[in-house]
Amino acid sequence: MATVLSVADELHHRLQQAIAAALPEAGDIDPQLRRSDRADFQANGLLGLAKKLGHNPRALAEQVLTRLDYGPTIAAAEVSGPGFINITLSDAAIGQRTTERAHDPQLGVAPLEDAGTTVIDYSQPNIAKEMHVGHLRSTIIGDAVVRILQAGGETVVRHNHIGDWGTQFGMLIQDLRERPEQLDAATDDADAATDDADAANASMSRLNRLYRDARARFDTDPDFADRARHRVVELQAGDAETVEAWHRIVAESKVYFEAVYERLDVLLTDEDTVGESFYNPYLAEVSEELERTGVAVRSDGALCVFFDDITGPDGQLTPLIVQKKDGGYGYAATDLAAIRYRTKDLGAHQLLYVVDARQALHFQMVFETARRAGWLAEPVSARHLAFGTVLGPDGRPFKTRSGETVRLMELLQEAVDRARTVVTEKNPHMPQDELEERARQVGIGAVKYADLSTSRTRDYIFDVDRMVSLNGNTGVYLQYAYARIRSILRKADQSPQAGPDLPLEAAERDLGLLLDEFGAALRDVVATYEPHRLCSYLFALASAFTTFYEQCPVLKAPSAEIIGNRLMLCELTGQTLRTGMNLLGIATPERL
Ligand SMILES: NC(=[NH2+])NCCC[C@H](N)C(=O)O
Repeated sequence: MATVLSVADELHHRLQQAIAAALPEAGDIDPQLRRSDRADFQANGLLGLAKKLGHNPRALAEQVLTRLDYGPTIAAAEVSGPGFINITLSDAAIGQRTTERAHDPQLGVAPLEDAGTTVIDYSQPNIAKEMHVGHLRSTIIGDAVVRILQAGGETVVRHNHIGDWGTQFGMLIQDLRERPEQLDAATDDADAATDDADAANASMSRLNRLYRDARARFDTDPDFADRARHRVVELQAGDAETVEAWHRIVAESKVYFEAVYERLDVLLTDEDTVGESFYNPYLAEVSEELERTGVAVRSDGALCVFFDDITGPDGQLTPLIVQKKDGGYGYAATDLAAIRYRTKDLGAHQLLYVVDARQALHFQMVFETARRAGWLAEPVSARHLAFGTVLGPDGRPFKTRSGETVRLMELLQEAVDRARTVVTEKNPHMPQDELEERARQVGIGAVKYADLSTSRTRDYIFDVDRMVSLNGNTGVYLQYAYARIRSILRKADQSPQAGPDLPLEAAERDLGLLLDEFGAALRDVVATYEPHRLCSYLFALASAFTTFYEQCPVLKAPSAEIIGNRLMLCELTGQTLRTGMNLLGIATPERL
């Protein structure tokens, strides 16, 4: 089925044609159409055009109006202010759109025009360490971007670039080799674990113990420190037993990561894990190529890339270090190898990195280096989707009182517990297992929505009470709106039936016009990778539905025809909310 043209797109087209007819010499002009409270839409684009051509703007607008083909869509158009055009739509045009969308499984959303392959790098926790709230943000934002791109027809390759390589593994492996029972001893905790939270916590305590003990030995026992340093060399050389111990540590961490992903209900699976270690075999080759082509040069023994326009936080020019003086490769070398792999071997046309804004400089240098090396060339693009910091109630980076990173599982559990209270208050008699399921959906949805509804680059305060509030711009508010719509539809004794020729009330027109904007809202997210734009749209839609529901009785409307038409509005609003929330990774329970 052909995609439903939104009414805004149709108006845009009609206005462009009228401008072209009135002023053939003007070329392609953007009429700059906006929603307006004086009419349905206002076109502002003629002001600039008149100025450019030295015309009187109002006269120009009048001239364009005489050429405007109203079709069945436009009910009235007039010049206003200094030279705007105000446009009111016919009820029939709005009704028609609702009908067409309701019959289109895509809800009128067009697939991406230039779909290709995107590799998206997100989540990226570090082995043998607790995930922190930054990894939570990356996971949630990345998950939403993946879902939205996939829905548009993009081929998306998910890469969980875990930190599974580096010198700290020397001490961890050495300690584990000397005391292998470290991870065994507590395997019983995992077997006894009844749910993913327990499994994650047990696994994390084992790793914490391993890490703490290894660190303590490293700091106090020089012989052990020597053995640990040697162990790093063995690991890099691929010594079988060393690699096996490394695998054990990685596997143990994955128990924890996967429990978090399971709890968060995100798309990431073990197959998406392509960690830093994956690129280890290519690092030497990548550096050699950079040095051979002159992109990188030796400076003080280290292999560096210099830039004349990239400065660090201190305002000084700063180089990218590909290989350290001691011959070791670091984080940057790995990212360069990853770019080469993703563009050359995987054929990506777009690379996305959902990473903390504090790494902006790193990505700027890495991308520029890859461009110079020819691994990143038009039309392939790379984008750092930077995000802000999660703050505690005191407005400082989120830490526990004792200054440690906050345990993610505990944070999520807290959200689920608060959600349980909220759901119980509304539904004191909900059966226990249903209550548990709802608490999970509401609590996790609340955390995700709070994150996604904040502009990506801004910092925000992690405030569980606000997140699960029924009022305001929250996930729970949307979930309730959806459940309310489903309940109306269940109670109806006739089916939704569009009445495209019915006169509409103000609240019906508003709702209809907002439903019409769904495709534009999604286009906007794909253009900016800012999921909060979809959140704002869904919140506006749920609010417009609330107004509609207050002002226009559905089941008690005056005629069967109006009931049918209002049910159709309910149906389409429900479908749009569900589709939109699912794109954000937020559950839509039928009852709450
Ligand atoms: N390709 C990348 N560098 N991805 C980001 C990795 C983030 C890193 N593991 C950290 O926790 O800070």
